[in-house]
Amino acid sequence: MRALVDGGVPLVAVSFDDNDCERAAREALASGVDVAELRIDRFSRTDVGHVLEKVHAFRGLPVLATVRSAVEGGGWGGTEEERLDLFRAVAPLVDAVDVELSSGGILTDVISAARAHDALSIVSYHNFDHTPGLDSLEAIVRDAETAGADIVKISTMATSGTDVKTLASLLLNAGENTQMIVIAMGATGTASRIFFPALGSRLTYTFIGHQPTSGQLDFAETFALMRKFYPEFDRRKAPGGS
Ligand SMILES: O=C1C[C@@](O)(C(=O)O)C[C@@H](O)[C@@H]1O
Repeated sequence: MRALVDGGVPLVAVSFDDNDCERAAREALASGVDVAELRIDRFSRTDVGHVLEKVHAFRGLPVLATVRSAVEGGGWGGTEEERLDLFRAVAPLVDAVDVELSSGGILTDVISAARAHDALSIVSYHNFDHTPGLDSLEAIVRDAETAGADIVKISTMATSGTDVKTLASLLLNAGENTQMIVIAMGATGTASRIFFPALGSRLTYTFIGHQPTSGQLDFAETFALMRKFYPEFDRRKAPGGS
């Protein structure tokens, strides 16, 4: 996944829970999904054995492990120690982890666990209420980089064109060596899911089945639009492309 991220061609992720993983993984592989985001916080069980079995089902696809904290809109109901244990257990098997900058107590340990297994650390910030000002967002990006992020992810609710422009500015102002994923959530932000990759956002999140987050487009529609707007993506996804 590191090579894919460094390659500069936008990537399309699909988020999965633990429902019928074998079938879901087969479908994802066949349809050209770049990254499987496993939302472990939405799994029906989160004991290590169950989680590892589901991670295994996705082998052959780059896997991003997310155990989203409740504070940032996720479904995680356990302790921080248990969350860290899960990250440590999956780190040898996955290509990337997503951990919130606000996970103060475990942030450094999650990043170290990922690094020990050459998995990327996405350090994330979510705000389901509003889009903070550019200065605040830039401070968050700096803090995430200082914490050791390989990729900084900013996902905030956009309720106006100004919010979308703020997030676009965040991408435009980013330093050359900063890898970012930026998402404007909500219906007003839907365009960001297709066009922010043109400004340098590395990954766009989609779904197959029911829409988990407002403003997200489903995989098939996203895939078709990405092929239309990004010639490099189209080349990679054409029969025989790599
Ligand atoms: O944080 C993000 C972004 C997201 O919330 C979105 O709006 O696309 C979807 C989540 O699965 C992912 O972890």
